[in-house]
Amino acid sequence: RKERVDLPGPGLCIPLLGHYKLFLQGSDNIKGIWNLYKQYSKQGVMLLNVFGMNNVIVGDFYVLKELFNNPDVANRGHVEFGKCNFIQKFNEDRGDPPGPLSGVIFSQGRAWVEQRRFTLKTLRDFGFGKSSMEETIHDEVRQFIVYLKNCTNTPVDIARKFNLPILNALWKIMVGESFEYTDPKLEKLLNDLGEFARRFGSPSTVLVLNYPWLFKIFPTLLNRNKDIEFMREIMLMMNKCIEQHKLTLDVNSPKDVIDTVLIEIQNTKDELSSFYQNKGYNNLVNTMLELFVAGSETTSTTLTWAVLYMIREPEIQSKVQAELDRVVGTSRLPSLSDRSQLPYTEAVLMEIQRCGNIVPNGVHHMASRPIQINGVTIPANTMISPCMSEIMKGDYWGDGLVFRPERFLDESGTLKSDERLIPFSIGKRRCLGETLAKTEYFLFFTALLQQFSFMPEISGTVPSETYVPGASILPIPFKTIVKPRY
Ligand code: HEM
Repeated sequence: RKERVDLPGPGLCIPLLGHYKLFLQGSDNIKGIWNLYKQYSKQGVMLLNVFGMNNVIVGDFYVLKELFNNPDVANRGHVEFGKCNFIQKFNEDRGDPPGPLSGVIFSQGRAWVEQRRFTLKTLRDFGFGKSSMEETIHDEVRQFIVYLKNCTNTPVDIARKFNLPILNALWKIMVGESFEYTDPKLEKLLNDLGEFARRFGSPSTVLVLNYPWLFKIFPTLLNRNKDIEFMREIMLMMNKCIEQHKLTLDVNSPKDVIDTVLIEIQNTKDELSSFYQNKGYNNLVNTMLELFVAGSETTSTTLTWAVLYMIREPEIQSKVQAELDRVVGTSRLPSLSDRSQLPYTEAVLMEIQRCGNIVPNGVHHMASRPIQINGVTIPANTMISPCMSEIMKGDYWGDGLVFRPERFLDESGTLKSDERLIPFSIGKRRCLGETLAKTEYFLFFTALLQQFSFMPEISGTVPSETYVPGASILPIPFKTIVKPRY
């Protein structure tokens, strides 16, 4: 029996469906949840029932900070394995054997701590946050500039162009190789990846995952069969990669992240460890799938919003270009060491992440025991999700819906940060790829504005901020004219 949760919220809901009718306003669950939050929240929280699951929506920055830094709010599913259909179903869909959840994003407890720590350390050893990472990304930036220079005669659908160079940088570190730009199979894979990322986390996916029996009766409902097919396709690709690495593994000289994990699996004798034998392989393949999905779609979506805002705000685009011309010039690509001299550009990058707000409902956490916060009690095993729209665009900002980079600059033009800008979330489970994402975002954005101007497809009409709702939000398709600057 579900525990009664006494928190402010819209009150009575429909059995099984919860408050879906309220938050699915015009099929946009993001605006829907934000509007409900504005109407019903108290003390920074609101209780929403999402297709039978209680979800505490947090829109107050300090409440979220306290909750997400609490080690008892680091779970993704029920404390007792097998009691949370929602998360359990992911494992099943990926074709994993029943058991605790694998990988980083959905694991919890000891497995999560081990996998997250090891993944972060290994990615760092192979270049994350080091100058070699900048070189790897610069190689991709150069290739991408050449590619875009061939697209200057016709309007370009830029959203679909960023995934590949972004993915390639990560792939070099993980797998030791990169993809060919012209591989047609890859283009399909990347398109599927985008679709998958958007469908994942949408109310329809939650519905299917929370009521698996529905999916058994209607296997093609809401395209769930396509998601499963896609996940298994990627798992197969990852498994092939791992098998090849096993054949060439030199334990004294690991070449990439996969080699390093294979060595850890070989050396692990503790049966309870998440690196032990088959558990280790299962975690490896799931972590790779997750990095593949989380690592390409998010950063390329952010860059798509960046181009959209530059088309909408030509004066701001020109000011960034002027700063780049003055500090970097045209004889070399912008580099990380230029950052401190590019305050206006940095403020624009921050404002794009604030307004783009690409993961608007974050990724849910779950309380592993009852949590007292701000005079209210959140029962154990309740989902907790941020309302990023309220935190990054709500009342605190005054004109939060306006694109105004100056909010991140003081009177003297010096950059000033704001703790409420949290596109990578906050606390114990904050984004594992933040360093890579920020580096890619800066190097791609600055190089693109150094080399090109982005203009509307039809003079006088700018692309709209309307998005396709999902776990991460991409603007509705738009095209841009890419004009080389010199
Ligand atoms: C602009 C780009 C990105 C944004 C906006 C972003 C945002 C996020 C957010 C909001 C979370 C949820 C944190 C939480 O549970 O509270 C997250 C988690 C995660 N991200 Fe990212 N991310 C980005 C890029 C990346 C990249 C490049 C990678 C991998 C290389 C990555 C890997 C992950 C992983 C593995 C997690 C799960 C962490 C955990 O559960 O411990 N992300 N990200």
